[in-house]
Amino acid sequence: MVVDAPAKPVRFEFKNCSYRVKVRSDGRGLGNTPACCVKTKDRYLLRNVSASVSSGEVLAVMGPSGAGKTTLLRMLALEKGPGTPYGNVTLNGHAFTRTVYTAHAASVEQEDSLWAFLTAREQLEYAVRLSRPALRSAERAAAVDELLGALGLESCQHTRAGNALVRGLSGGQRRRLSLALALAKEPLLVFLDEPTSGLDAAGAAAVMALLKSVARRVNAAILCTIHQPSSAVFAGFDKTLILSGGRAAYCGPASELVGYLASIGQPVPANTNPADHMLAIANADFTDASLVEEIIAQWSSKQPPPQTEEADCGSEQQPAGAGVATQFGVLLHKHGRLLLRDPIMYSARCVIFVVISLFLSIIYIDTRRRDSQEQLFPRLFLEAPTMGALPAAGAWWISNIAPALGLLPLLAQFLDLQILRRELRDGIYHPAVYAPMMFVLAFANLVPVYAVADWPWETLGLQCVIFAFTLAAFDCLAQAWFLGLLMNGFMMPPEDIIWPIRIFAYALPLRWQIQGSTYILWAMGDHTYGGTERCVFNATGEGECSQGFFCPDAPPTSCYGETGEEILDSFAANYSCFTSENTVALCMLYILLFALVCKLVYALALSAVRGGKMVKPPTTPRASPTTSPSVSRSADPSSPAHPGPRRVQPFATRQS
Ligand SMILES: Nc1ncnc2c1ncn2[C@@H]1O[C@H](COP(=O)(O)OP(=O)(O)OP(=O)(O)O)[C@@H](O)[C@H]1O
Repeated sequence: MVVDAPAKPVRFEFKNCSYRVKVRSDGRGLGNTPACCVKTKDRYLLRNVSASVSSGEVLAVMGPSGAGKTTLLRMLALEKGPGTPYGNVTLNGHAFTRTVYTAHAASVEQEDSLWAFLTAREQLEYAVRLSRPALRSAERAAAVDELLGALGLESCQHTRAGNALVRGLSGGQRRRLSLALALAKEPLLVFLDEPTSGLDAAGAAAVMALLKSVARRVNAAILCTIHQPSSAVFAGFDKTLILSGGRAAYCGPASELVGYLASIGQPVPANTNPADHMLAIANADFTDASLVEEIIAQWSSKQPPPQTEEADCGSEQQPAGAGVATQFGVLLHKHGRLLLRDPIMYSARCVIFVVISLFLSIIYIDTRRRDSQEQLFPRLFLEAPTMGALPAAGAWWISNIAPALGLLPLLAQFLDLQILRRELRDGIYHPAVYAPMMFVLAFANLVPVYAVADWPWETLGLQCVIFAFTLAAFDCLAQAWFLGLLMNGFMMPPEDIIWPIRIFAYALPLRWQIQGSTYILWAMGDHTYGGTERCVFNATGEGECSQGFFCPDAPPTSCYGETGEEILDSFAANYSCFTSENTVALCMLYILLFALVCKLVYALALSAVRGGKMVKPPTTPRASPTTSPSVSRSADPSSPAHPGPRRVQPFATRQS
């Protein structure tokens, strides 16, 4: 068996949960306006909602539109949100924190976030490798087979997931694969947001039946929201929590709802789905508001006062995730596959780079000649940015086109953000740097130029490094490309740019890439260039020419020098981005620093995405959601009668 029952059954419990947001004093939402800028008041989207779910059970949260189902699910799954959550949320009696979530819970969101170019089996293999690194290869394959079997995905295991552009798995198969991915880490608790959305009645019934059987089979507790279940689906729920206007209208076994409704004088009419009837009478938008209040009050009055008992704590064991080396290896393997299959990420860029570099090098093929001064400036054009020959066409050559195409991976990263978010939140890996791919791209960008335009091959390695650093930097901040271009020292010296805008001239990497790269090309190649003669000095040491050389066949404005250093000095006289001093190491350091800062910001942003606020215990004096007289026996979240969250302790894990 791949997924044995947990060492001890789990019980996920939430008591007196409330969720408070700030709205404008006239009741309208804040939108993007900061709360400090307008007069606000508190609004409770949830008030004193309590329920529990244990191993092997499915708790379905139902309610009319706007009842607070999503708010509750997101709050319990510790998702980031606009408001402040209150209440006691525990797993086996311990406060449900982000650490506990990462170790023992997983979520399946309404939108499937899958790698479009990987097959169902491949995605599961990576997920199992990352979340259960102790498994040997055969055990891993068995675990994947087990998940594919449990979710009915065997027949499509070799089909890629697909997306809006690329055909792949069907909607139902994608939903099941999302659930299988959540189960790959053997969670004790799974949150599902509207698992049946977008499915027809038969599909919805099949998914719910599957959830029930999966919950029993892997002994996990499942908490899901559901909109409008059919009678068959409803009858299959272990427990239902019905919300109305953010408050509980019923919580208990689905099978007992009919009896309960009869007991409060709201019997289910003949041939009517009990769920439909309940949702209809609990919907304040379409039913008499006083009836809805009455139903909520009836339920509230039947609830026992809150319990404060401690539950079983389990052992101190924590499931071990994959180490950094394994994470890096698995990600590299996955991205190697994506390199071949996903055109946006790498392969399309590689091809574009090769084609553009070839095209430009062929146009500039005459710059191979080193016997006259006239090809020196075009040679510089090929490498460095210029407003020269084709300004109208926006002619940016080797140094500039590659970073500009950083927009492509930025788009890809944006499209994949949802997947990264899921994987990070479920704790299967940490944000990683995809640095090696930058070297592949730099290579694709440079080799055609070296081959066609006869650049000195001995400098290829160093050029690849500086290009890879620059690509990494611009992948993080592609939108800064134009700013970098403007401020790279070619158009105007940084000293002429006013503060504080000048900071960009020093911070953005393009300037340092051009400075380093031109030095590598011109001064490290050990080549000399024709068309000059050395100056003759008289006895007093006064030269006939200030630069030490002159060009008999060219005007002084087209006379650059014999050695790389002389040529760079000539360029530097007009363009401050060039220098004949060897600053390559410093340039690389600046670019790397820029890339690292960007990656750090990106990692922090992703980390922020990983988790929202932990649910606060109901001890804050401001939290007083019992504003409705109808919820007379509901506990006030500010009441000291309710315990705060207990110290986080790990849980017993399953044996694999
Ligand atoms: N930031 C916010 N500020 C004010 N009100 C909000 C905010 N976010 C959500 N709401 C309101 O909270 C209520 C609950 O929203 P929620 O999305 O949880 O409902 P739901 O039951 O999931 O609805 P549906 O089934 O239509 O998805 C809604 O009335 C919604 O308009």
